[in-house]
Amino acid sequence: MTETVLGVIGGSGIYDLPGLEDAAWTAVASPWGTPSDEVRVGRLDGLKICFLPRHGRGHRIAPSDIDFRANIDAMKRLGVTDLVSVSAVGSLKEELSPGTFVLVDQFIDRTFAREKSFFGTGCVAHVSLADPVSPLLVDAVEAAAKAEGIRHHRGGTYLAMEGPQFSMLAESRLYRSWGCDVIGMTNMPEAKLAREAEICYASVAMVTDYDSWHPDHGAVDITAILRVLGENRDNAQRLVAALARTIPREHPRCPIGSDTALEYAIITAPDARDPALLAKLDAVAGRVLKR
Ligand SMILES: CSC[C@H]1O[C@H](OP(=O)(O)O)[C@H](O)[C@@H]1O
Ligand SMILES: Nc1ncnc2[nH]cnc12
Repeated sequence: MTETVLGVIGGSGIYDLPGLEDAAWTAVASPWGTPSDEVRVGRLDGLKICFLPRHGRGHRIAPSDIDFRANIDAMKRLGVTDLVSVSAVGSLKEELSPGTFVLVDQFIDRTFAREKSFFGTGCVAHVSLADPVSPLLVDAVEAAAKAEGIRHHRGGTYLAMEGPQFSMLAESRLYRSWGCDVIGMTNMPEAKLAREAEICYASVAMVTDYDSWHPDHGAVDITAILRVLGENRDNAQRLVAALARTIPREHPRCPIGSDTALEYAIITAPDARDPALLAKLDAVAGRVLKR
């Protein structure tokens, strides 16, 4: 049996998780770089929780400068089996109004200035990503949202842009024409790396604005975003607390194989693998490399 360990990555406006018992900010060293901050490790109803503020406390780190590999590696080293990302997003659909929590199930990755894989020359791996979120974890998040009476929508495509500037009108219209639902700057490559690390991933996208396409709302306004962020924080924290109370204590086998993604993914022959890269992969790929 694998004990469930819940990881939470908090985005803009979410820099702590109140209510954790026996909690301590914990430094986690990673061979991949520097995680965004120390990880707040504690318990809620007996469940181990690891909370990491994606931009660091004080919102120091811009989206393109986040060391996503170090963040996911740190979560893996702490034993995280299930990772919930909480993020601020713009809405690309009229009906997804500010305050709505979208339980994202697809992504379009338009980022271009980030390291996107733990693997590469010396240890090549190709994981499946057709379904980037883990359905049982999304079920648990949805149940928590329902229990807390939080307005939410299950399913939606998150367009990940590089930023840090918000999108131009023509881009916003383009993404709408592609059928995207929300737009943000951080869920990629986070979700891809979680899959490579065999961590189940779900994304809660909190709508703060209508991006730039909406004729009645004009350009994105950071002041309005920050106000909505403040209003969303309480809901986000209640959602995580409810999730922590109800998520199964034994990590269930993921029906789409998120937690066994590396089973057949590494294709570099054992004698052609780079020992230095293998050493860095000790946490992320330890399950398959050690046997
Ligand atoms: C504060 S608005 C723009 C900023 O907010 C989102 O961050 P996160 O996804 O970490 O909540 C968005 O992606 C931008 O980084
Ligand atoms: N409109 C928007 N575009 C990108 N990231 C966002 N985060 C919050 N609102 C956003």
